[in-house]
Amino acid sequence: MGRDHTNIGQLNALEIPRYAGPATFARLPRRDEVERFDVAVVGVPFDSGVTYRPGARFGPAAVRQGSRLLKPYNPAQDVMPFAAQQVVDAGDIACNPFDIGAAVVQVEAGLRELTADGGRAVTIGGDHTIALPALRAATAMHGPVALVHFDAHLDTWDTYFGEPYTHGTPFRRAAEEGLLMRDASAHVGIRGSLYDPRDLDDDARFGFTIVHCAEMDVIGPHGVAERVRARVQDAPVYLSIDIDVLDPAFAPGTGTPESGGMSSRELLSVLRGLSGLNIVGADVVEVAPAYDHAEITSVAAATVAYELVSLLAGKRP
Ligand SMILES: N=C(N)NCCCC(=O)O
Ligand SMILES: [Zn+2]
Ligand SMILES: [Zn+2]
Repeated sequence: MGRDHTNIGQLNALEIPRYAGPATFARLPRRDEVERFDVAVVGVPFDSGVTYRPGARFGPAAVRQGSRLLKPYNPAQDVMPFAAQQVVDAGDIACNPFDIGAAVVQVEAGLRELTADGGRAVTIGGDHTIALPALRAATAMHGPVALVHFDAHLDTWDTYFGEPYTHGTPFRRAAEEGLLMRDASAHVGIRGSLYDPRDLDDDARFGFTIVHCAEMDVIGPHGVAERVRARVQDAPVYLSIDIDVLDPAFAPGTGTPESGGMSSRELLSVLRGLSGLNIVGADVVEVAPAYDHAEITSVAAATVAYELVSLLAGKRP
């Protein structure tokens, strides 16, 4: 993991204050500034698949802004995520806002190119539509994966207004396409109203298990992490985190808010409980900064991305 090299980390915040300097994720180098990388944080500014409030196309820029305070050492995971591995900001994957099918193809191609040499991507959305091309790219490299999906919503609808590619449908497409290992995937944080009880039956048929948000009250974050670990075991894992898994109090800046969600502390605690899993890719999606206040949502999303990069680094070398 790049340990033969001296990895280039963040700008020194004692020389260039954190509100100054480039707008890369965590003030890390751009992809073109280093020879090679282990982990790329990459934006996908796309929100043409949303069913309610638009605006997640501005998510990548907001999450980069919300990442300026992140420091080199993550005590919660006892890891120096930017020293243990070369992490870069790979910019944004440009995609067509007027043709969802074309955008899905562009995102998959962009992520395949980015990860072709074995680097892993942490993708910043964008709406949840983009998890489908991200899963296609990850499985092209690693084969079918165990999906661990944090969200208020199942996102396993069939179509919406006749459209198969939306932010409510990526995981039904992924299951249909054989991208997911059978009986290894889980939704975490599910809550809120549904159109029909059959939505849950369909979802179970696709091989998901559900850790409902209300279970957090009973088993707590450590219990939730245990359930996820027992489900995925040593499978290659793709982590998809819809920021609306958080309660609107902790993530107001999102397109389809649902009351009664996790606190940011609970989500971070669950994620930290997933160390040691074989994570092959991840995303953080659905940050829509127009509805945010004081960067509440973008700071939470940036911290989630930091924990993901830390999970990819493993223990301190
Ligand atoms: N936020 C995501 N990914 N999906 C929301 C779909 C549910 C709805 O429109 O009510
Ligand atoms: Zn959602
Ligand atoms: Zn979602």
